[in-house]
Amino acid sequence: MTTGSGAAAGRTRPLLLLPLLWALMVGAGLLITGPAATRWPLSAEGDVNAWFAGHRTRPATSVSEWLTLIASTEGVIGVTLVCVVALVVLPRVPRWREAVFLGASVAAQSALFLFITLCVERPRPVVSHLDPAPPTSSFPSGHVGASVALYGGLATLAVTRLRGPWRYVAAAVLLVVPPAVAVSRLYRGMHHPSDVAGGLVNGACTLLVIGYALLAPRERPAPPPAGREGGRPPLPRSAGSTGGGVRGVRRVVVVRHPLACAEKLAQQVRDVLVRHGCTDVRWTSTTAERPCGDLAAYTAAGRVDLVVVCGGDGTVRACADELAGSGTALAVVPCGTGNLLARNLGLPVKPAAALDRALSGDRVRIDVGRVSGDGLAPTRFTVMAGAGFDAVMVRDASPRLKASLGWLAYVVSAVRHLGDPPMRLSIRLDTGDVVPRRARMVVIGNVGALQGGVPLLPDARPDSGRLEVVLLDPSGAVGWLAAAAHLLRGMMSGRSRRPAGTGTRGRRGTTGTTGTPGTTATPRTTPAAGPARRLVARGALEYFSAVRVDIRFAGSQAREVDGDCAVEGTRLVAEVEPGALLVQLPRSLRPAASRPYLRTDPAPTAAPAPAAPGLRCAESPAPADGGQGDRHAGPVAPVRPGRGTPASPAPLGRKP
Ligand SMILES: Nc1ncnc2c1ncn2[C@@H]1O[C@H](COP(=O)(O)OP(=O)(O)OP(=O)(O)O)[C@@H](O)[C@H]1O
Repeated sequence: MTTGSGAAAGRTRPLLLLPLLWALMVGAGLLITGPAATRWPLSAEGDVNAWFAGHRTRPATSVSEWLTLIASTEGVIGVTLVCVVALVVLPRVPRWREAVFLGASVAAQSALFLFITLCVERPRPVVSHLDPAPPTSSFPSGHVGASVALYGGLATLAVTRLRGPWRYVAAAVLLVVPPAVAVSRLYRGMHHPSDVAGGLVNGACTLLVIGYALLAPRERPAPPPAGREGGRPPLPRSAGSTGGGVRGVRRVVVVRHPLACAEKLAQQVRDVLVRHGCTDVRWTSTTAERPCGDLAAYTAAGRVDLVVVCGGDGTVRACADELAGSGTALAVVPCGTGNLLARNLGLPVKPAAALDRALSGDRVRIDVGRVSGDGLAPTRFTVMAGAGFDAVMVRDASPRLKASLGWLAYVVSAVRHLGDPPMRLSIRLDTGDVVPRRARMVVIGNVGALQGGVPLLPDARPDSGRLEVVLLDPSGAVGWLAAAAHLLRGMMSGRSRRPAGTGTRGRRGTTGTTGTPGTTATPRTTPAAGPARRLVARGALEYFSAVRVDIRFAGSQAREVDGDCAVEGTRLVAEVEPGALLVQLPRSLRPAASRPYLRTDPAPTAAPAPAAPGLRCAESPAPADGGQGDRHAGPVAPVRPGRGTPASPAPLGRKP
C-alpha cells in the first residue's frame, strides 16, 4: 500500500531532473559561446539581428514594447500573483495544487535562468538595443523563459482544468504569447536567436517537470471497504441510526441528465455503485420535458431504495419534488453547472467521489421548500427560488458559455443586468403584516452559499426548519459596492461553508447579531406582528426568516426555481417542508450525537432477502419501459405528477 511519504517522494522525484536541465543548458551555453560560435547556424545569427534592426517601424516597436512588458520581471510576478491568489480564493475548493504549480514553474524557471547566466557569459547582439541591457548574460533569454513558464502554465491549466471547447481557444491564445515575446526580443536587439531558443527550452522543460510532479494523476490506493473510512474503525453511530452506507440497499434508480453526465462519468457511477454492492440498478435519462426521466414510473412500480441523481440543481430539484416525503433517499452526483445543493452540503466537487463518499455515509433529513405562484404550479426546491436580478441572470446565461466557462457564464449574464430597474413588491412572512419594499432581487433560500462560498443567505441551513429571504436593493454604485464587499467579506471569513449538521434546527427569526464580522448589522424588529429582519451593507441587503413567505410584485417578474427559469408572474409563495427529503451524505457530515440537528435515518434494513431474481425490478410491477431503464433510449413511460404536485403543465420552463 502506498504510504503518504512514499506518495510524496514519488511526486517530488521528477524535480531531480531540474539540476540535470541546468547542466544541459549550461553545456549548451558553453558550446554556443565556445567551439560552435563561429559555425553555422550560429555564424548567421548576426544577420538575423541586423535584419530585425533594419525593419523597425513605430507600430511594431509599440507591440514589441507591450510584449516585453508582459514578460518582464514585474509583469510576470504581477500576473503570477494575481493568478495564484485567484486560484486559491475564487473556486469553492481552493485550487492549491494548481496555484503551487503556477508559482513553482515561474520561480523554478527564474532560478534556473539565474544559475545558467552565472556560468555562461555571452554579450548582447551588436545592433542598437531598444531596452537597457541588463547585466546578465544574453544566453538564455529570461523574458522568453518566464513567458513560457507563466503563459504556458496558464494554458496547461486551461486545458486540464476547464471544460468545453473554449478551453482550447484560451490555451491557444496563451500559447501565442511566448513565441511573440521571442520575436519581440529579437526585434528589440536584446537577444540572439539561439538565446530565445534557449529561453523556450528552459521554460518548456521546467514546465514539463513541475507539471509532471504536481499535476499528473497518480494511482490511488484502492478504496477502503464500505463502513470504514481510510482504514480507521467506523465512527460511533448516533441515536436513531441503525446503519451507515448502502449495504442494505437493493434497488437503485439512477436519474441521468445526459448532457451533464457524459458516458465516462456514467461508467464511473456504475463502478462506484458496484463497489458499494448495488447490483439492481435501473437507469433513466432526463429530457427537457421530463427533468427526472422515468423516476415517477419507477417509484410507482415498486419499492426504490435509493435514487442517484447525476445532474445539476435542476435535475436534483425535479427528483426531490418526486421523492420528498416518500422515505426514499437521494444521492447527488454533482455534474451540473452550479451544483449549489452539493456545494452547500459539503459534498466533494468530483462527481464520482461525491457519490463514493455519500454511499459510505448516512441518510440525513433535510428541508425542502415548496413554491408556487400565478402560472407556477406548486413544486419543490432544495436550494433557492427567486425573482428579479437572479432570475434574469439564470434566464440569460448563454448555454454555450455555460458549456465552456461553467458557472462563470452566470457572472457574465449578471453583469449585463446590473442596471435593471428595481421591482416594487410586498412581502408577508408567516402570519405577519404585509410589508412594502423595493428590490432588484428577492431570493428565498433553503441553503445560502453561492459559488465560491459567497454567503448570499448566511443564516440559511438545510435543516433549520425555516426559509431565509434576502432582498437586494443597492442604491447606486456605492450600494452595489457595499453589497459586494459585504458578501466578499462573508466569503473570506468562511460563512456558509459549514457543512450541514452544524446549524440550529428550529432557530427563530434573526436578531441582527449574527452579521458577517466587520459589517454593521442593523437589527430591526417591526412592532407587533412585524417580521424580524436585519439590514446590512448600507441597507443594500435586507434579510428575513420565516416558515412561509408570500411575495407579490407590482408587475410581472422573471422567476427562477433552483436555477431553472419559471414563467414570469406577479406572485411567489414559498413554504418550508421540514426534513422532507432524505439525502445520502458522507459520514463526516453526520451530526455528532450531542448536536443531532440533522436527523440520521436508518439505512433500509436488510430485510430477509428473497432469492435474487425476486428482487429485480423486471419482476416487480414494471415501469412502462419494461423495467430495462431508458439507458438505451427505451420507450417513454407516462409520468405521474410528483407527489403533492397537482397535475398541471410543467411549472418550470426549460433552461435557456
Ligand atoms: N436531455 C436533455 N436535453 C436538454 N435539456 C435537458 C435534458 N434533460 C434535462 N434538461 C433540462 O436541463 C435543466 C436541468 O439542468 P440541470 O440544472 O440539471 O443542469 P445545469 O443547468 O448544468 O446545472 P445547475 O442547475 O447546477 O446550474 C432542466 O431545465 C431540464 O429541462
